[in-house]
Parts: sequence; structure tokens; C-alpha cells
Amino acid sequence: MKAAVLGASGYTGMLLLRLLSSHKNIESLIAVSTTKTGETIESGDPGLFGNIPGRYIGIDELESAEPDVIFSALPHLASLPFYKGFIGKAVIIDLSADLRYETKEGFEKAYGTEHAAPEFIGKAVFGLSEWYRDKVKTHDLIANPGCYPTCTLLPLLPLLKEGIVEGDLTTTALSGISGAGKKAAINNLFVERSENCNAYNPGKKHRHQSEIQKELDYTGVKSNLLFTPHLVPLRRGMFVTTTAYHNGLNHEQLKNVYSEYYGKDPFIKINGSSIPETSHLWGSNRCDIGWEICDDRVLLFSAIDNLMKGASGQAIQNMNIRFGFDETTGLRTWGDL
Ligand SMILES: NC(=O)C1=CN([C@@H]2O[C@H](COP(=O)(O)OP(=O)(O)OC[C@H]3O[C@@H](n4cnc5c(N)ncnc54)[C@H](OP(=O)(O)O)[C@@H]3O)[C@@H](O)[C@H]2O)C=CC1
Ligand SMILES: CC(=O)N[C@@H](CCC(=O)OP(=O)(O)O)C(=O)O
Repeated sequence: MKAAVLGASGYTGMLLLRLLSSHKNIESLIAVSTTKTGETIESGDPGLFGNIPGRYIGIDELESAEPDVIFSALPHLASLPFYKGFIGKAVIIDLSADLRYETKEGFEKAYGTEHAAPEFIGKAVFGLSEWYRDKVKTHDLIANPGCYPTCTLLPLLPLLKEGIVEGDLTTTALSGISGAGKKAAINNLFVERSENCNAYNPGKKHRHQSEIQKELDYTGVKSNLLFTPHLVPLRRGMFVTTTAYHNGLNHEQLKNVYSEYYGKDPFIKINGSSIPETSHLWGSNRCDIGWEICDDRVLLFSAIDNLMKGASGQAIQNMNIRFGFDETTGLRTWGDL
């Protein structure tokens, strides 16, 4: 199969190329770049050490390359103009937020800007793999979720679905700096970020509040999320703590619920009372889930690698599901030291 990556020199694009280069079902890899067209792929990512020969091509050359699957790792609204030419010809997996909302209003409210191609809204599946696996199998447009929504939703959804948790939910989320992408920004400089930690865009000021809330609402259970993201001085990694009120719960029941929902999922590790750590899963496509019951409240802990399960890894997982490959092909369940 032939795979193309748009935005190939950005963080998630680079990681997609690396992962796809050792994926047994990918015979040919096309790296599309706006800033590096014509340059060798290795010059854009010296870490590859010759694993992907060839050069970056421009977007105008993509159609003649005839890809079977296109990963778009471009900023929000940048890839929509290219969609039209590939509908019906290739499966598109978009890492941006362009197609994550089912309504134009939902997107525009969260992003404060007009949607560039509303005709595609509602045509994509929200690619939270463990929840929408059956729909991913049949869709040619797959909207990969954001990293915060992936890490927050995975522990919460089973509990809402079972009616164990409802009402006010408080989520504190910590992200590594690579979550902000490779673009140059003063706030992302080493001197600004090392030995430093702060919250940003609290509550509804962050666009992921509504991306998470809409998915919680689809369970049919009423909830009210208060979401606060933080930047922490890690290169990669995300840790989320959600506090929720429960209506009578013990450790064993919680363990049974998670086992029922995720027991067969290769990338979910049910930690129980052992609190997850980002360093345990770095480089893997895992989400580790732990918890602590405190009287009438439960603390849910979850950790992912923002560039893997939060972006490129989940995108490959979705490709595997869509094309009927083993879900773990080209991905790891173990973390690096
Ligand atoms: N970083 C993360 O943890 C996560 C990111 N995402 C989403 O994935 C997408 C890619 O993110 P990420 O790889 O981190 O971003 P980067 O900023 O690292 O890379 C984006 C790449 O897109 C290309 N590009 C094309 N047009 C533009 C433009 N107008 N402005 C800036 N870049 C442009 C550039 O590559 P080139 O010149 O090669 O075309 C650039 O390197 C985004 O939509 C992001 O929201 C989703 C989940 C997690
Ligand atoms: C640290 C940091 O800046 N994180 C990004 C989220 C990255 C991500 O997953 O989100 P999208 O795919 O929706 O861009 C932010 O807060 O906007």
C-alpha cells in the first residue's frame, strides 16, 4: 500500500514517517512538504538515517503519486482545500481538528473562525479508536481526536456509559511541549519552559473543552466538564487527573467495568490503584488508566504519549483498523526507557 504524509517535516508528520517506514503493509511512502519540497527526507529528519530514501514532494505532485491513504499532519484548516481531489480515491486520516465536530457551529464556536469546507462536516468518524472501531472500518474520512480529548475521554467514557458517574467533572491535564508543535514560538523556548509550569486557556477558553464535552454528551448522561490544561517541562507525555462524583462504587467494580470495556484492547493498560506514569509508556501507543476512590468521589488518572496515542500512533491504529490489518501493526505496546 502507498501512504502519503502531509506536513511531513512537523513533529507528528516526522513521527508518522518513522512509524510507517517499518509498517509491514506500507510498500511506498510519500512525504509532502510545503517548506522542504525537493529536499531529501533525511535532511528534514536526520534521525531517519536513510530509512526513507527520496525527497519531499509538493502538494501539486500528490495526485499523480496515487496514494491509498493520506495522513494530514497540517495545522487546522490547512488541508481542507486538498480533500476534494482525493474523495473516493484515498482514505484520509486528518490529525487536525477540521472534521472532529459533527456540526459547523460546534467547530466555529470552539475555533472562533469560519469552517473552510462545511460540506465535509458530519462525513468523518471521530477516530477515538477504542470507541468508534466499527465506524472507522467503514469511513474514508477519519478525524483523529486531539491529545487532551484522547487522554481524558478514555477513562471517563465507560463510567458515564454505565451511569456510575455523572454531573460535575473536573479535569486537570498536563502536557509536554511537543503538543504545541514544531513552530517557533517564544513561549516554547527552553529558557521559558524548563523549570516552569503553568495553566493556560482554562475552562471554555481551551478548544478541547467542547471536543471532550460533545463526546461525553453522546453517552446520554448529563455531565458538566471543567477542563484546565497545563504545560509541563517534558518533551513528550501527557497526564490527566479527572475528579468525578460517583453513585456508590468500590475498587473491584471499577476494575470490572474497565476490564469489560477495555480488557481486549491492546493499547489500554488498566493500572488500578497503581498510578500511571508518562515515562512508563513513552514511545508506545498506550493509554494507562488508574484510579483512587475518595468517599463519594473518584479520581481517574490517565497517561499517554501525546505524539503517539495522542496523534501519530492513534492515526496508524486507525489506518490498521480501516484496512483490516492487525491493530498493533507498526506500533508498540511497550514504552522506552
Ligand atoms: N503535537 C501534538 O501533540 C498533536 C498535534 N495534533 C495536530 O496535528 C497537526 C500537526 O501538528 P504538529 O505536527 O504538532 O505541528 P507542527 O507545527 O510540528 O507541524 C505542522 C507542519 O505543517 C506544515 N505546514 C503547512 N502549512 C503550514 C502553515 N501554514 N503553518 C504551519 N505549518 C504548516 C509544516 O510542514 P511542511 O513544511 O513539511 O509542510 C509544519 O511543519 C495539527 O493540526 C495539530 O493540531 C494533534 C494531536 C497532538
Ligand atoms: C501543549 C499544547 O499547546 N497543546 C495543544 C494541543 C495539541 C493537540 O492535541 O491538539 P490539536 O490536535 O487539537 O491541536 C494546545 O493546547 O492547543
